[in-house]
Amino acid sequence: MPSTPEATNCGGKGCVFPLPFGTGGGSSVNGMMYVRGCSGDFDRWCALVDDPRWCYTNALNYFKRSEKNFEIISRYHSALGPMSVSWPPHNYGTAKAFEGAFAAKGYSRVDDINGPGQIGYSRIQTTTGCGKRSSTYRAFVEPALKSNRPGLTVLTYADVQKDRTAYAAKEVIITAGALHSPQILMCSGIGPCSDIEAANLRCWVDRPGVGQNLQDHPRPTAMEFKCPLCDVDWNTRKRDLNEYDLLHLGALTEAAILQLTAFVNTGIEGAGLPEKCPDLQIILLGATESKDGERCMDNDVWRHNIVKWLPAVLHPESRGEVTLDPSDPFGRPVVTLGYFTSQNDVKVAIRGLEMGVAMADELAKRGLILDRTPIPPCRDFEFATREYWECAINATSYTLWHFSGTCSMGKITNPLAVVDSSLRVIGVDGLSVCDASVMPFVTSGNTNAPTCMIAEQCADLVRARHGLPEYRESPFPEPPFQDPPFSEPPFG
Ligand SMILES: Cc1cc2nc3c(=O)[nH]c(=O)nc-3n(C[C@H](O)[C@H](O)[C@H](O)COP(=O)(O)OP(=O)(O)OC[C@H]3O[C@@H](n4cnc5c(N)ncnc54)[C@H](O)[C@@H]3O)c2cc1C
Repeated sequence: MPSTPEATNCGGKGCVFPLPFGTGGGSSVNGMMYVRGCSGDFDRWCALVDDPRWCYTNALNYFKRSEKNFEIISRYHSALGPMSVSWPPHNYGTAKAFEGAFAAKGYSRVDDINGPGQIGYSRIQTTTGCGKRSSTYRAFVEPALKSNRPGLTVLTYADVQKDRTAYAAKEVIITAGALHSPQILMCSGIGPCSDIEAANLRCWVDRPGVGQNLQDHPRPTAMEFKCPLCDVDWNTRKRDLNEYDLLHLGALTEAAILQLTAFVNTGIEGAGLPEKCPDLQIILLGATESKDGERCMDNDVWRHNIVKWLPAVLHPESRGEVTLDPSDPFGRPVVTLGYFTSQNDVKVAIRGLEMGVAMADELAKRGLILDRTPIPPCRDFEFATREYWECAINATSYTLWHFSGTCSMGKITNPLAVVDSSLRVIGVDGLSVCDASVMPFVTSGNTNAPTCMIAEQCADLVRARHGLPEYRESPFPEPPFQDPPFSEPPFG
């Protein structure tokens, strides 16, 4: 999928990124990091729509409802849901080095980022069970198919726009993700009439917010640490393969994203931050360079000797949009990412890059050396100067695939809202949207778990609307919630 060229990102050329088409969508290919976000994210949603169902205390029940987690026993977690969540059974040595460096620099360690507090560095659980991915398809759909749930049919290779006409007795729910749900709405005549009519389609309901408010967690890919002594020989790799094949254990149970992350509150003003939440996430992505200098893909799942330091802007002020291609409305939607059109977002990203430089001495003691060679498009600038960072952000910023916000939930009086707090498309009977596109503000972290929480809520809303019994009671009654402690690690 290409995005439109913009002066502020992807070197002005427009970004090109793969999209997850298939059963399970993004959860079938993603980095599996299980991050719910910060309590303030959901309290902000609930204040916006004035509906307590979206407040954190209620959202927590729905997070727990989908979760099967035998490894953290606390009131924040549940072992009774369908989606496996666990600690990876293997720890990369490189992750241990970063853990030591964060500790040495005085960052606070968080034992459970999905518990009372999120800010600090943390090992991270993944949507895996027994060393295998637990995608939404595997966790939710496959068991229902296997048990022949009445009324359930899954059609694969079926494009909603083109292939078939479906009729529903009660309602239709669109779940095509934040880039395609708005396209489906617009092709159905719901959205900004000017765009729909420009594509020679009939506009039935003028909702100017459809496709607007696109958010993501943009991150520059401009900094990496190398581990000259790390072992990447073929014998180790063969052993890893055998271990995974036979036992689902070992290095291949880890995603290329190191299962260590850090959440930071930079204190940069005006960054649109919900209360007590981080505005920066450091993601560590492993890569491998073999002895003859040949570099494997970033997503190489082997042991690493390179770790990329990716500072993701968690609450960007910048917004993008999704519109129709007037000459081919049923083809690819036109995506304008809008990354880094706000200077505050640039400041947060620079803070994240500076944080990496400040860690370099501690990481060097642990065998990881910061590569200070300027990236080719920014050779004219001295490494680690502000001009260099600005150039690097422009040249290398890329998606974290956390697209959200384009069918935003809001009050029905808000002309830019697309769905109400019951996820019904405003102004249309019998139509809802249920995916990451309904998030009015993207959450403070990876977006798979909050999307599952939205889906759990949606299931209850649909049942309630049609007088159906609750499918399953939440296993634990929710105890009164206390605000998490706000601990900000020292910067630098
Ligand atoms: C490479 C990658 C890494 C990621 N890493 C993480 C991570 O580590 N942790 C995390 O929490 N999140 C991660 N995410 C994000 C997370 O997976 C998404 O936020 C989540 O999957 C969003 O769910 P969704 O239902 O909104 O959309 P999607 O998962 O994109 O699902 C949309 C579905 O709709 C289908 N579809 C689209 N258009 C049509 C059409 N016209 N007709 C029929 N079907 C259609 C698609 O095939 C897809 O199955 C990652 C995503 C990617 C792609």
